[in-house]
Parts: sequence; structure tokens; C-alpha cells
Amino acid sequence: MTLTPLQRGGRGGGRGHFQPGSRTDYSAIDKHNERYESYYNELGIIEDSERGEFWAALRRELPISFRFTGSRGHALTVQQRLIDHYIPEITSVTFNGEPVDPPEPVSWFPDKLAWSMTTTKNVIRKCKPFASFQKFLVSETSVGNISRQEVVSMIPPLLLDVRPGMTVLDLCAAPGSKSAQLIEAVHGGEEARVRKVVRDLAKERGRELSPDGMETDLEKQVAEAENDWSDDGRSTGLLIANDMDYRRAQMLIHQVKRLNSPNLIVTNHNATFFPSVRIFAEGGKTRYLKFDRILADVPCSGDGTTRKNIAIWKDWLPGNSLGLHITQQRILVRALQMLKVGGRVVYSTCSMNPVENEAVVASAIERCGGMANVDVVDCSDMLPGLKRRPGMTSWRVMDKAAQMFDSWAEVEEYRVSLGEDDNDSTARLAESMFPPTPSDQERIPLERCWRIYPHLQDTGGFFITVLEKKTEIKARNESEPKKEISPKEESEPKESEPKKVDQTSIVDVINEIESKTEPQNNNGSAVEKLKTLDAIAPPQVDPANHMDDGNAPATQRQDRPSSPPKRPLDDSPFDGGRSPKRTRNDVDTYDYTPPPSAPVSYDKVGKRGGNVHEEAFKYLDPSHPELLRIYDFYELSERFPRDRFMVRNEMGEPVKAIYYTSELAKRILTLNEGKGIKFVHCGVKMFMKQDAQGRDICRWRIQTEGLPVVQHWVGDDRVVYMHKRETLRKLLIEMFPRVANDGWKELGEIGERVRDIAMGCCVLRVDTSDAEDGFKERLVLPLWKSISSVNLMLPKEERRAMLLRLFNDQTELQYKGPRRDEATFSEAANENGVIQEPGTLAAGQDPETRKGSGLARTSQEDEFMDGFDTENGYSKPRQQAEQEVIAEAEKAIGVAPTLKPESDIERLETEEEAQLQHEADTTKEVQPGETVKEEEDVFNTTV
Ligand SMILES: C[S@@+](CC[C@H](N)C(=O)[O-])C[C@H]1O[C@@H](n2cnc3c(N)ncnc32)[C@H](O)[C@@H]1O
Repeated sequence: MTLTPLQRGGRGGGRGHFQPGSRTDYSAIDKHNERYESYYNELGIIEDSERGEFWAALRRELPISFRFTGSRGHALTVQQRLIDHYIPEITSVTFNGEPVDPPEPVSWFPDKLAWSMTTTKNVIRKCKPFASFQKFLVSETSVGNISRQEVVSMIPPLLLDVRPGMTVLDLCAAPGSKSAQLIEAVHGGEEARVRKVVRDLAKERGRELSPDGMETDLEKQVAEAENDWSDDGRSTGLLIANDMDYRRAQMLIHQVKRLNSPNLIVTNHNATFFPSVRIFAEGGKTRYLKFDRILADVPCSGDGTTRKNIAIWKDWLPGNSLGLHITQQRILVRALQMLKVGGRVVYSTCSMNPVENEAVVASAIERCGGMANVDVVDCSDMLPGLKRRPGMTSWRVMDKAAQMFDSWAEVEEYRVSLGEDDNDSTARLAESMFPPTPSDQERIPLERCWRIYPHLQDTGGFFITVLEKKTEIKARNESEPKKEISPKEESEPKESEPKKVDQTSIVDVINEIESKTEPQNNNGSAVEKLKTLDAIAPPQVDPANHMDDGNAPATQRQDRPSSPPKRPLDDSPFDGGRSPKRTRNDVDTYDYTPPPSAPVSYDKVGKRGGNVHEEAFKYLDPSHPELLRIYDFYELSERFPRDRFMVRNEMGEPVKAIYYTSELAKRILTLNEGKGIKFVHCGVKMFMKQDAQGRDICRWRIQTEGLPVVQHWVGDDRVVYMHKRETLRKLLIEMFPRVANDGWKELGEIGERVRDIAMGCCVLRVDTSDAEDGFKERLVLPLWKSISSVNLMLPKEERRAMLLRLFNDQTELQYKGPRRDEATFSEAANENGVIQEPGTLAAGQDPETRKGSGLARTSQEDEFMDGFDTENGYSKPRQQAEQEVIAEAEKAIGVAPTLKPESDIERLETEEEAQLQHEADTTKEVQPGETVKEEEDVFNTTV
């Protein structure tokens, strides 16, 4: 059976039809479809003069494009490597006598962080000068510094104009390339802000600043431009990334996890019924989160991706669009409901069909009360270099028998004319698929929508619109007849509707209340302030009406007590860190009471037959003994918030991993616990339990992904400073270099320091300098000091990628630790600072994890196994499902597999364990020879 685009990739996941490893000969495919061509020719979506170019472009293979990801500073450093090193190597190259084009930056994308190249994968594979460039792409993709993304898919997040501190919702987010851009924007300028806070603090305390502590030009610019200082410079914003398809939600998690954001929550809901998210619930009052920005990158028929998804030539049918129109409209209406007044929704598809585009925009606006309530934003001054065409204002609709209709009246007439036995090919047509009537058309400037066509700048086809909410809305029910809005009604908002545009963030709201109410105690908590807000401003009643999922009965929402109940000031989860004036003593008086845990509330049968449970996210009491040990060992500044540490097990105890989330994420997870919202991911892994020898060693080591968040707040006793490139190169190549027996002398500038530092995890800070052997980019890495060696706690791919990027060095990694055969393993493990759990040393004693190898698993292996254990209480089928999904996602996005199906794990543990333990890696095991295969695949897949 041939699958139509709609049958693949989830309901209407029209984009992203992955064909990993496919070696189809693009030129040999028949790229004709009469209905497809005649429909768009008849509609006149492009001028007659451009028609030839349009179809010719659609028949050409799509250029490869990619984006540098992560914080701006880091992304620019990786990009610089491309510009300085690889571009010169592959400029003016010929292949079979023909010139081969190097990649070019996408002209309208900020800071040249997006690139595109017309050179085909085949040529890249065969043309020698491209080999090292390809290695660079593969290596940086595998560690998440480069993301393959279609050029047109980069537009919606740019138009959404997300700023730090905003609350953002991505309703149809998988596989996550746009979510990644949104997270980056939520964290915009964060590094520079935090560094400024730390620098100011150091000055305040009269501490000497190293040259690295100086403000760079970029930091000065950011400091001037940004004003989100509310959480010591950390972003207070939030992204909720959602996808209805559980498997695709797992791909999404895999993709966005790389950005290590504590400000991210992933959910798994149908966007047409996206649940209301509680943000305040006290004394019988409940308030719901409204978003500053929402992306509705909806499921679509995807004919804009024809260049990539060649099956569309064969499968294109008019019915594909008709079946999606209503879902798309519902998603957009739900988005507008959940938006703040003054907030923006970007609606986008990769379909060229007006039924999925302008018709959806027009009908959603109409259902929300017309242009008085929702405006189409004029974006003509945005992305000036991007060629686009205006949205359509008139079109015809094709039924599934390829008959064209000009208007809904014509359809009705046609239906009347049908005999009783006639098959009604118009059954899926709806009035809202047609252009708005002339009177509506005046009010909805659809020409402000953007249409991107393949021939304009050699991309895929795309549609984008930006909508702004002007007042609160109550959407018309789908089944109600269309309401004619008189111009008078439009211009006079109802009395109950707020007239002022609300562009405030949650913290702004709190600050606003502060200024409006009685003289405040400056230490007043945000919860206290939110309560006061209820007394002076109407609660933001969720207008979800017929779409409400019933979480929040309207009566409850509108129930407002006459005076806000009193609670202690320090009960606020916002308190920890939002006041820049917090002192050490403030932190000591924390009295956080975790909310009572709610029982697991629902089960849903997953797509692969496993039970999908509501997952556990339990926050730790800041005075939990394990946390006290951590604060003490790392001399964690009391200024660093201590009430945002979380674990992911039902018991709520730190067993193996401790995560960190932003304050707002915490608030949402705790207030909505047990309310039926399917949260599937949140939190950055900050500390991992590591068995270690020595009474004074803290068992909790800092995890690489959490390091950027906590690094500045770790005391100097646990920091090793480094300035020379050569020292880092050695640490990257050598695993477990010796410190004992004068081994430290080989470690240059850090030798004495690592000899003297107490055992356990420490922070390696690589400072910048102008010296010849100095670094241009700041780095921070976790280091483990054991009795006899020191080791960078980095996965091997990461080591290799850094070696290649920073040193252009492809030296094989070397294991410098002692031999680990059965006789000496215990000693070796201890020497490297890791020991086994009691009773697991002997051969075959633990069949679950040791599989008779005779070697116990080290903590480092434990981490490798982390994705497969039962800490989160996952059922076995779910674990398997996740592994497969992740493997699929990795293939799809062209990265090195990091986790393997269970059978592979078993094999590693039995046949190859001894060998692999010699190469003890911190997180990921890669099999010999694997890299070569991935290199071939990585630019042969599509996202
Ligand atoms: C076009 S893709 C989104 C691409 C994504 N924004 C990106 O940039 O990577 C559409 C997604 O919508 C999801 N989807 C389909 N119907 C949905 C619904 N009713 N609610 C939420 N998600 C839905 C599909 O699983 C698919 O992942």
C-alpha cells in the first residue's frame, strides 16, 4: 500500500518524511501530477510569467541548509570555524571539471547563523576537498552545535519576535527545529547578563577580577539592550513545546534537550484542546497562564516540501487539504484563546493551498470576533532580504473529484442538483474554506500574509502569518452560524473587555501590582503580589468555552473571595532569586513546603501498547540532607536558588539524578500536578549520583548540561582555572591522565592545582586571553579528580568534536588509566574515583546489569545506561518505545546514535564490555567503526 503524505509522520505530519539512508536517484523520479499542476495553475498562485520557474524549481532537489545552534556567543564561535577554516578549503573547487559551490550564509538570517548550499550530497561524498568539511558538519551536528533545518522553517520563530522573559507556546512542535530557535530566543542575552551580575557582585565584595572577568563589547551591548535582570540575569521566560503524537514528542525531547534549558516544558496534547495551565490557585481562586507568543506550525498537506518529499508528486490529492482545514482552524482559534492581549500568534504551514492558509486565518479571525479582536500584523519591514509574495484574497476550492467551486453558494447549488444515488464529492467542503465575503474582506487584510515560493530563493514553499490579539475574545462555536459584525460593534469593545494592550510578563505583572498597592514590604513574595492582583484586576478567565477540557470549571475560575488570604511571605516560589537584593541570610530563612504530591491520575495506552503514565516531577525541600551536602561540597553561593531542585521519581527522593528548573516551570509543574496535563519533559540534569571512594567526596557530581547554569555560583575551592590551549588538548585526548607519582607534572599549568584539589567533581574554567596559546571562547567543563588521576567528564563525541573544532586534531582518544582486567578491576575503578555498588563486583552476580561479563558496571557506565533504567518508573514497553523513537529521531536528524536498542546494550555488556571499559566514557558508548557509517548518513537525511 502506498502511504499518502498524511498517513506518514503522525496525523498530518506532512513535513519531515524521513528517508534516512535513501539513495533514490532524484533525477529518475517522475515529477508530474496533472491535478496538482492544474490546481495551482488555475488558482494563479503565481504570475503567469513566473510559472515556468516555479515548476522548474519544484522539480529540483532542495539545497542542504543548516543552522548554528545554542547561545549566540557559542554559535558564532562555531560558525567562525566554518568561515576561517573550511570555506577557504572548499572555495574554487571543481568536480568532474565542473565548479562546486561552497555553502553561503542565508542573507536575511541574523548574524549569518544559517547557511545553505546547492552542492548535492553525492558530490559532497565523492569530492575530496569536501571530506573534512563534511566531518566538521557531522561532528558538530552530533554534539548539537549545528542543526539541519530547512531555510523556510527558520522564518516563523524570527517573526514571532520572542524576547527573554516571555512565555511562549509551540503547539505542534515535533520534531523541534523551531522549538530550538524559540528556546534560544527565550534565553537571549542570558550569558552576558549573568556574567554582569557575577562581575558586579565580585566588585561589591572587592574581589580582584581576572582579565576574563572583564566586560566584552557583546556583553555591553546586551546589558544595554536587555532588561530581564529579575532572576540574577537568568531568563525568567518559558517555552512549552507540545505535540499530540507521543512518539514525535520523544523526538522533540531529544532535539530540544540538547539546549539544556531549565525554562522548557514538553507536553503531549491535542492542540485543539490544549488544556488551560494553572498559574495561580489559592483560596478557591484559579488563574490560567496566558502566553506572550504562540507558534501554530500546524499539521498540513505539505506540498511546499515537494522538493524534499518526492512522493508528493505521486500522492498529491485535493482531499489532503480539505481534511486538514478544520483541525488547523481549531488549533489557531485555541491559540488565540490562550494568547495574552497584545500577544502574537504565528500561523504557518508548508502547504501552498489557500484552503490550509488564508482560509484558515480568515475563518479563525471571524470566529474570534473579527478584526476588532484579532489583527493581521503588517510585517513588511521584517526580514528585508527575504523574497515573498502577498497572501491571496480570492481563490477557488477543488473538491475530491477535482471539480472547482468559486463560492459556498455554488457548492450548495451543486448539492441540490445531485440525484439520490450520486456520490457527493463535495462532502468535505465547508463554507470556511472559501474566501471571506466582500464585506469581510475589507476587514481582513489577507495580503499581509506571506507566501514563499520555491523559485524565489531556491527553497521549499511556505506560508506564514502573524496575528495580534487586541482584546479578550470569546470564540464563536463552530456549529453557530457566522455572525455579521457591524462596523460599530467592531470599533467599540465590550465594557468587560480590557481596553489596554497587555504586553507584560508575569514578573511585570507582579511589579505592576507592587506599584499599585499599599506600601509594600520589599521582600513581599510574588504569590502575595499575585493575590493582591486578584483584588484589583479581574482574573483572566479562560475563554476556552466549548474547547475547554474541563480541567477548570468556569465557576471556580470566576470565584473571587473578597479579600486575599494571608500566607507567609517566604512561601513564594518566585522569591528565590528574583530580587536582585537578596542576601545570604535571606536564603537561610527559606521555608519551602513542597506541595502535597498528587496521585498518578491517568493512564493512556501509548501508540506502542505501553502505558503512558503521568510522569513524576517532585521538588526537593531545600534543606534536604543530600542538598545540604551538595551546597557544602561545592560551596554553592547562597544566592543561587535552592528551591528549584527536582527529582523524577514518585518517592520524591534524590536517588540518582537531581534536576533544576526555572521558577516558572516549577510553578507550573507543581500547580498542575495531578490535573491531567501530560508533562513529558522538564528540567536540566544538574547533579548525578556517583559512587566514589573517600568519605569526604560528595557523591553528587555536576552534570555537563547543568554546568552552564550553576558554574558561576560554585566556590573557588572547587574550581580549576586554565588558560592554555595545549593543556586542554591534552585533557581532551587523554582519558584519566595520571596525577599520582609525579604524573601531575605532565599536566602543565593545572598540574599543581589538580594535585592539591580535594577528590571529587570540580569545575574546569577555561578563560580567554590574547596570548598566542590562549582561548578566544570561554569554556566550562566538569572534571573528576580521583586518587591517582583526573578526567574530563565529557562524552567521547564531545571530546572529538572539540578537538576538531579547536585544534583541527583527529588524534584517537587515549585511555591513560590502569588496566582493567578481572583481577585488578576493583582497584582500577577505585583509582579512577568510581566504585561499584556493594556486592556487584563478582562475575555474573547481577544479571540485570552485569550480564555475566565478570566486570561490574562503573558509575560512568551507569550513566550510559541512564536512559534505560527504571528510575522514572517507566514500564518496559515504554522504555523500548523510547529507545526506538530516539534512535529514529537521531537517524532523522542525522546525529550519532547516543542510545542503543536493548539488544545492542546486551551485546556490549557481554562480548565487548571488557574492551569498552578500557575506554570508559562518561555518558555515551560508540562502537568501533560506527562513526564512518554516520558520516555517510548524516547529510542524506531530511528534517
Ligand atoms: C508540521 S509538523 C511541526 C514541525 C515543527 N514545528 C518543527 O519545526 O519541527 C506538525 C506536527 O503537528 C503534530 N500534530 C498533528 N496534529 C496535532 C494536533 N491536533 N495537536 C498537536 N499536534 C499535532 C504532528 O505530530 C507533527 O509533529
